[in-house]
Amino acid sequence: MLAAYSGTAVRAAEKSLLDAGLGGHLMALAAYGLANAVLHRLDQAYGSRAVILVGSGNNGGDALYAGEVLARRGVAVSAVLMAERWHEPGLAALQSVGGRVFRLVEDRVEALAAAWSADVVIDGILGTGARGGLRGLAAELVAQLRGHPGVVACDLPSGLHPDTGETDGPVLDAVETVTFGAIKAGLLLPPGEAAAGEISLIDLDLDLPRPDLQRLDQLDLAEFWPRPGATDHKYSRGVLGVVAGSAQYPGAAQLAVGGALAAGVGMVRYLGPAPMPPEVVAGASAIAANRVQAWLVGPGVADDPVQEQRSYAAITSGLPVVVDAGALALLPEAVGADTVLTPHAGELAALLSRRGQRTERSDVEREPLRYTGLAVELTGATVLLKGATTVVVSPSGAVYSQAEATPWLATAGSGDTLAGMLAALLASGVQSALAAAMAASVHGQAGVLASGGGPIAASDIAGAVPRVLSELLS
Ligand SMILES: NC(=O)C1=CN([C@@H]2O[C@H](COP(=O)(O)OP(=O)(O)OC[C@H]3O[C@@H](n4cnc5c(N)ncnc54)[C@H](O)[C@@H]3O)[C@@H](O)[C@H]2O)[C@@H](O)CC1
Ligand SMILES: Nc1ncnc2c1ncn2[C@@H]1O[C@H](COP(=O)(O)OP(=O)(O)O)[C@@H](O)[C@H]1O
Ligand SMILES: [K+]
Repeated sequence: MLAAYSGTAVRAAEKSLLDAGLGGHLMALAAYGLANAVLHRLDQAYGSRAVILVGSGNNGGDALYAGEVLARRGVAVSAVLMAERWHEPGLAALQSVGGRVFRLVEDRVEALAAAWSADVVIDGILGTGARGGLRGLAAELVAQLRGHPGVVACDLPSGLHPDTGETDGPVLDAVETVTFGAIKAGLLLPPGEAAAGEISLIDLDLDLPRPDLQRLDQLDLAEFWPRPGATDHKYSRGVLGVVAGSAQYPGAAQLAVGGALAAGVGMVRYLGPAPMPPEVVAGASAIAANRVQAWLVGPGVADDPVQEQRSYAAITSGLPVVVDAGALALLPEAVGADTVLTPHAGELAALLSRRGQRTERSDVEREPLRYTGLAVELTGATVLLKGATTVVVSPSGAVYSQAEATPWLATAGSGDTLAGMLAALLASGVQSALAAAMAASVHGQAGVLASGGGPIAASDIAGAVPRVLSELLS
């Protein structure tokens, strides 16, 4: 499990060490870690060139001391002082080993040329002490360096919000971010995550609280994915009820049920008009008459009054329920954490707007964590926001982000399959936020496996799920 923290949490954890006079020690650890990461990227130190973009705070200090280490190893190092102030001992250390210095206000053209001809650019402008994004000349230089292939970010890409991943102004895309003490949550959240590149953590032995965000890995999935024991039978594994599809959209139901079956569930009971595979028990009885452990409602139900009525009855049944697609518009005023909403950015914006918070899709894309949290607050549900990185927020405050997906998953019906997989986990008794993160991860991995780098149809995703799971669980 990757655990990530807000900038505030990391700074609070550092405080006792700083108070004990260990600030210099921490900075030295950070600088060595950063310098080592840069050295790993260079074919050889001697003859290579590094340019450091230096901001006014300790982030610039870390980067300057890393520059000193690199210069001692034979790298030709230049510092670009981006602000009116800088970390003076750090700069003195770099200069003592022959580092060159540019000042952005005076030497813009030279600084830009030096950065473009450098093998590595270290982004040490802003770290956890940033207020807002890059402005003025610093913003201009960074915009002109866009596309540089060798950017290594010091602690986090400058201008990326450490807690939320929001960006306000230009951010330099890094191949690697060397982060100190703990992974900052913003490095694992959209839209900023895309700028972070590979993440390396330098341990500062901080005493950290509960993480602000988690990302499941293969070991977590292997631990938490339900698998039947010798004494299990179909009812003990969990029965899922599905209200999906309509005469107009039968395919949505088939994809959702396909996702549920592929994820592993004891039985699926289906209510609706779509043709079903032989293993599914189809019926038309009242919601309450169906003995199930969880419901999935919504894929393909829009504009079918019977399916909408059933969806509403399932949502208000008191059982765990996944509310997807067309059923999102049927949500009652307040629900509980066992209700999992699975909107994409457009559907989330519409849901918030219905609740009196006028929101556009672009707002959600700019600040996905914030708006997902707002939806949790306004509904009481657990919310999974779909996208290249999937974000899950639960009313308990737990936040997950999963980024296994491939853009080839952006295909019609892909979300129906995800909803089915997630609902299968709920029917098996997995806690809702964990189930949402697990489903997003395995859905993403199945998409990658099915795609193999090329296009996929949504039905290919469910086909690949058992292979992903057998690899995980064996
Ligand atoms: N506190 C410590 O001892 C440690 C700190 N570490 C480093 O210190 C960093 C935090 O250092 P600081 O607290 O000095 O903060 P930063 O270096 O992140 O930046 C704060 C400085 O930038 C200026 N600033 C803020 N927002 C700006 C904006 N939008 N545009 C231009 N200038 C802006 C501020 O006036 C201040 O001078 C971490 O990211 C990390 O790199 C690490 O060395 C580990 C230990
Ligand atoms: N650019 C992308 N990169 C990776 N995954 C994506 C991307 N766009 C969408 N996805 C994933 O594909 C699925 C699409 O779901 P959704 O938008 O609901 O499609 P549909 O409604 O057609 O089923 C989600 O799981 C989402 O996370
Ligand atoms: K930085």
